[in-house]
Amino acid sequence: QNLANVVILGTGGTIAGAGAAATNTSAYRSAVVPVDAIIEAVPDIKKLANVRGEQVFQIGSESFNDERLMTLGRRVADLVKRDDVDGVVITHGTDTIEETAYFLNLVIHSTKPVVIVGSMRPGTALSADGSLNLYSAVLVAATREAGGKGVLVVLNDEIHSGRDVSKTNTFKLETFKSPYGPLGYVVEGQAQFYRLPARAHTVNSEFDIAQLTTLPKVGIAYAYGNVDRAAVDAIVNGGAKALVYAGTGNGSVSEFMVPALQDARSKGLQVLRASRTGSGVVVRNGEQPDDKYGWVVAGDQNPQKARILMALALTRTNDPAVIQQIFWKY
Ligand SMILES: NC(=O)CC[C@H](N)C(=O)O
Repeated sequence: QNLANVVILGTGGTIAGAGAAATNTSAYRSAVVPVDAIIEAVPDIKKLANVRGEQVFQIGSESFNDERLMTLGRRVADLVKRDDVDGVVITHGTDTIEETAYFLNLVIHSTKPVVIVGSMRPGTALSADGSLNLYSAVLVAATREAGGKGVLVVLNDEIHSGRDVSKTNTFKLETFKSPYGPLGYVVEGQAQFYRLPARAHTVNSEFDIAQLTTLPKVGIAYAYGNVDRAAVDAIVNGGAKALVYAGTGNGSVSEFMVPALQDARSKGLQVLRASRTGSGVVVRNGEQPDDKYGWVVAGDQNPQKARILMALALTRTNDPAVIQQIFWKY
């Protein structure tokens, strides 16, 4: 049998979680079950691919920082270079899958499938979703057609682009959504693709973490009624190189906040307007005169994904016009 070789990197999350009772679907301890035990629990996986597990972390994904992101990125980059690896699956907490997926989508220079998977219920729960999700993820990683489409996220029978996907619900199984829909489905042991990502990724990406030890620090400040400049000033004073402003509506900025963002820019930080709405495109020179202020807009990226792209953009340039082009490209 000519099965694909798939490496499964364990990083924690609910797919590695365990609860006290079968009825605990949302209250449980995450990141406790080793990746080899998660694989052993789904024997059918061995019919799909030659798999081996590797524990990279055992954490809740809310604790992914840039250092861990870089460690994971380097490990994936090393694996996809090997002739004896055809695909990589990463088990991951669902909370920040969208950030890790976007990051890897931008820094892994390979056409081999890289698939991130998680679950919303621990393996101990009634109707646990981790086993089928893992099965589907390995299936996709072992599917030739899944290559060259960027880093993928597989949960709940859907295959999403790592660029687009976001977690949209705190507890439901159908929490992962892409504004333009999934790329495809996993149906009855088959990966079916229906569309392709239009934005540059993986082999067409200019970002290279091989020469980097750290990522430039980027902070996010959240807008709300009665917002004041404290969060922005804290980000500036904390040594960030850029600030993502999760503005109201179409990235609007309160009249009380414009001077704070201008001060941040005058101190050399990049200032990017994003939106707290969760969908849509922030329009350049719409709510604010971005050309005049030297600010950047997020396009369709949510604040947390915009932070990832901004950090990588800063490894290439400090020119806001070039950074804006980067946001149109990726
Ligand atoms: N469903 C989940 O995976 C959430 C568990 C945990 N907060 C994490 O993101 O790792």
